[in-house]
Order: sequence, then C-alpha cells, then structure tokens
Amino acid sequence: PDLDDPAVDPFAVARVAAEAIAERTGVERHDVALVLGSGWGGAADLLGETVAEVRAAELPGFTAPAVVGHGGTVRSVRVGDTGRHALVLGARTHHYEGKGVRRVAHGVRVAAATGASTLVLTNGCGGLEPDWTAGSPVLISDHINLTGTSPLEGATFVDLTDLYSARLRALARQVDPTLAEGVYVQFPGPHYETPAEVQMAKRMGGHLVGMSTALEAIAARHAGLEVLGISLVTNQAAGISPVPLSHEEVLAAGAEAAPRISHLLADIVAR
Ligand SMILES: Nc1nc2[nH]c(I)nc2c(=O)[nH]1
Repeated sequence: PDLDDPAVDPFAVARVAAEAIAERTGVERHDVALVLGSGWGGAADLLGETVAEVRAAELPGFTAPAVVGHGGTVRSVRVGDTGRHALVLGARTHHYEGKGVRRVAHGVRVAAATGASTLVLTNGCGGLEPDWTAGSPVLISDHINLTGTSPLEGATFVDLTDLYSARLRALARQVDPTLAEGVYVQFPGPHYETPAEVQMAKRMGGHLVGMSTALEAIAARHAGLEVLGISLVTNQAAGISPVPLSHEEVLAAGAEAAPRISHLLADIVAR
C-alpha cells in the first residue's frame, strides 16, 4: 500500500506496518513509543534490553533515512523490569524533506497501531533563552506551528488543549526537578531562522525553534496518544548570542549532553 496514493488510507498502512513490527520483533504490543531526535540516540540502549531491531525502510510507509547513519531503524526494547515494551523510532521524516505530511505522521500512527498509549517526542533545537546553554534539555509545554500545514486531512477537527501532557511533565520533573519548560516553534526549514525571525518567535511567546515535533504531536493527539515532548537545546537560536550558528557546535553539544539526557529519558520512561 502506497502512502502517496490519496486513495490509500494512511491508517491502514500504519496497521500493516504495526503487524509487520509485531511479526518481526515477536512483541505483540508496545506500551510507549519514542522518537529520538538529534542528540538523543544514546537513550535507546539505556531504556532496557533490545529485543529486536528492524530497518525502517523494510516496513511499509517508512522511507530510508534522509541522513545516512541517523538511526533508520525501529527497535523494540524491554523497559527495565517493568514488563513494558518501548518502540524506539529512529527513523523520523522531517517536513522539510518534502515527502508529504503523511510520512511525517507515519511513525506516530504506527506507534499507536502497535498499542502504545504514550509517545515521547525528542528533538534538537535552537534556544531563545540566553541561560539555556547548548546541551540543555527543556520540556515542551506547548507549540506554535509555523509550517502552515497539518498532518491531518479533511474535516478532522482535533482539540489540542494540554497536547503536551501536564501529567507527563510533572512525572519528568519528579526525575529532574530542575527541568525548564518552553514553547516550541516549528519552522518549515530546512534553513535556520534569521535573527529577525527568532525575535518574531520570541515575541509570539516561543522559547525553542526547530523543524520537527509539532506536526507529529498533532498526529499523536489525533491517534489518541498522550504526548511528552523534550527538546535538547543544541545551539542558541540565531541572533541570541553574538557567535553565528555552526553545525560543529550543534554536533558537539549533542554529543556532550548525550549521557545526561539519555539517563533522564530512561528514568522517565521507566516510571
Ligand atoms: N529551526 C531550527 N532548527 C534547529 N535544529 C537545531 I539542532 N537547531 C535549530 C535552530 O536553531 N533552528
């Protein structure tokens, strides 16, 4: 079944992919799903024992990773001794890849189809708060969607109040009371914001700027999942600090913060 065919039901494709995951991993039902964004890759190993790992491109509806080496797999992990299973989606399709909103939302829909009731969305992003230095994890309290689009089609009216679950944010703060919170602004990308656009996002009430997450969260709410969003501030957004953006800075900050945020995520999921 081809996601790009408008006549095809994307939820039917998600169900087929979920059945394939159950068959390939031997895990009939998953309880929690995680999308690991830049800097968060190390968390998968800390969540628990990997039961099985499948190349995402072998599953219906997923495409090969845009950036070679960026995960590109779907993993089933036994969470500690809880008896619960986590589905780790290492293959995220970004809106800027231009493959359509159905592919952006596919992983989330597959997670719901595997039985998961909770979704953890993580990402790397730019920070608008000067004291959020590179490497800071920030809980997402709400989002502003500047993509101009939706993952939903037709008259699919969905309420987005408490989209980033207050219950799960409180649970995260039990693990780390020092966690800051912020509003995440999704830009279309793939270019970074100009300093003027960063100031616009600030005036609109944003604290984090990125190119993912908002569309996935909307699809997750529609699919009935409870959502926790956590950003890793890997750089200060353009114009916030006098030093210009550098990709090396982004990669270095993510690597440096990896152990702390991976343990944070594993502790949150284990609760
Ligand atoms: N839009 C946007 N996305 C990002 N992703 C990362 I990592 N840093 C940024 C950033 O500064 N702006």
